[in-house]
Amino acid sequence: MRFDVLTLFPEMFTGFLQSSIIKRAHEKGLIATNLINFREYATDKHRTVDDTPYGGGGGMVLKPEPLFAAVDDILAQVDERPPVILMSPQGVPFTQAKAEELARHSHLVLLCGHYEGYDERIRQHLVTDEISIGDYVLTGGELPAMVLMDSVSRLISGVLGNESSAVDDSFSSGLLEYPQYTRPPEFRGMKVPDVLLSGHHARIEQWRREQSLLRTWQRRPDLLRTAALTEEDRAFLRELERKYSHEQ
Ligand SMILES: C[S@@+](CC[C@H](N)C(=O)[O-])C[C@H]1O[C@@H](n2cnc3c(N)ncnc32)[C@H](O)[C@@H]1O
Repeated sequence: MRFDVLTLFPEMFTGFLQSSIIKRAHEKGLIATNLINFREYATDKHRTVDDTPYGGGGGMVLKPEPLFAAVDDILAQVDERPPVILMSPQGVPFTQAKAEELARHSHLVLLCGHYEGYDERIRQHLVTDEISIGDYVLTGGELPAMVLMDSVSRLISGVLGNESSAVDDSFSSGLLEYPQYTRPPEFRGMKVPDVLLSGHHARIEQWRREQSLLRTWQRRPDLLRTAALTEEDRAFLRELERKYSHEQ
């Protein structure tokens, strides 16, 4: 996967790119990241990238010329046009499904805004996607870009040491993940559920599935509307509903 990140603050990515799994993925050649400061594409003496909004109002707006020029430069290097993604609180909400869709590409271009926003022509004529990481407003698109890069990268084959860990993650199956435990079996009187120490794989699988369903039902019942559920899952959920309504 190649990420081209257009940002005015490339230094914000240092810790992210030089730590842990993302660092190793770069070392293994599974990911390549180009940080492009689009200020370098501004042509005036002061390398201006923003200006006051037409019509008045507070804040500065990113000008179209440097961003169009930077993206043109990237597109001139490649045969296949990659998605050009604008990080924006007005975009479609980022989800695991979107991360999976983006991970199928080999090249993504990410545009990080700053200040008040973008000239609308960037939104209308330069980008293919507009993505929000949540219903809140940040000072810039750098953290959202890192969120996207991190979640997409861990879906690329070989990035995680243990492939199955991404498969079991929350949202991958449409449900939240089951509770996890590790040694010791008892800590300050708090015990690990017996089933996990039983070595009985089928019972462990069933316990995990039920815990996943229970946790999703308790915390994110909205996910149950679209999750792929078996007849057994549905019976388990009906039983939860019955018990719950009994307690009311
Ligand atoms: C202060 S925000 C601009 C918000 C803009 N005035 C608006 O109301 O839509 C500056 C930049 O941060 C990024 N940003 C802020 N919140 C974001 C979010 N929730 N998801 C993705 N990007 C975000 C975008 O790149 C945005 O252009």
